[in-house]
Amino acid sequence: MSETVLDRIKAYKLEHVAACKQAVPLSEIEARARSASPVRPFARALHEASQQGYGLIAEVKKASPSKGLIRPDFDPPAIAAAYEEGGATCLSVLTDGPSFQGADDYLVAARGAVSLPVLRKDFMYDTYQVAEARSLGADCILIIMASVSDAQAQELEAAAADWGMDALIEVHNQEELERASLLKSTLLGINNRNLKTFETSLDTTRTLAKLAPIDRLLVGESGLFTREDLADMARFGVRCFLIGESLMRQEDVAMATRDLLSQPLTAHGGM
Ligand SMILES: O=C(O)c1ccccc1NCC(=O)[C@H](O)[C@H](O)COP(=O)(O)O
Repeated sequence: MSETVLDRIKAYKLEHVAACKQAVPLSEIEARARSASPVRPFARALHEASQQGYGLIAEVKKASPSKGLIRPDFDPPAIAAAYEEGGATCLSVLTDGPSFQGADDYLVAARGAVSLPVLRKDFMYDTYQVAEARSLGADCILIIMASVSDAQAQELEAAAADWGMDALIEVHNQEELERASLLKSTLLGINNRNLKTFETSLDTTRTLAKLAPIDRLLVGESGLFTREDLADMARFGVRCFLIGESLMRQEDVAMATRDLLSQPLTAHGGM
């Protein structure tokens, strides 16, 4: 089988983590994590927001493998502040450099500019990265089921819990959903983008939302552009969203965020 983007990312990420461990030992990263700013409740914030309206994880994303450069004038703290002003519930900050032009410093700067909980959006394989995420101030990590074994997922999830962080478990198909159901985390992301082919379809959420355990808080991820998209997802029980590109392409990010979160009126004029 030919190598996918996800395979390529995994290969360089494992090398990167090995180099980081050589440069900064785990004991030092753990010391930094212990003195990091207190954890902000990520899952709880989404749960509460989704009771009133929608929960939004707004992504600070400069570029991506599928779209190339998305936002040339990239200022993470200003974007973070605009997201908060527009009503976002949480932030997601990409820290991967080679594929997303992200950086650890972006997370630190974005989180420092707001009071929102923050997801470290990266490709996690090693508990070292979880401690590192906390040392940067992250409140939640991402676990991509397409890229880890069950044992790795459990280990990463347990490490996040040990640091008081939440974990967003991401799935793209039924097999990954069944594996994710064995984990404890309540946050279940359904990624509409196939990370191996980049094909994006909201049918992924429409199909998988019905199969998810009822105790999970579902997060629709990727390929969401309009209020109608969100209303469509809400009909399938999904009221939390992870959105990057559509907001990052807007000149007025705060206004675009506010607009996206306002629910369309029904034919009867109600919500
Ligand atoms: O976005 C990509 O091209 C991508 C490629 C390979 C692995 C992951 C990728 N994206 C991560 C994400 O899932 C998205 O950044 C996130 O869900 C937001 O998606 P969007 O609103 O479509 O920017």
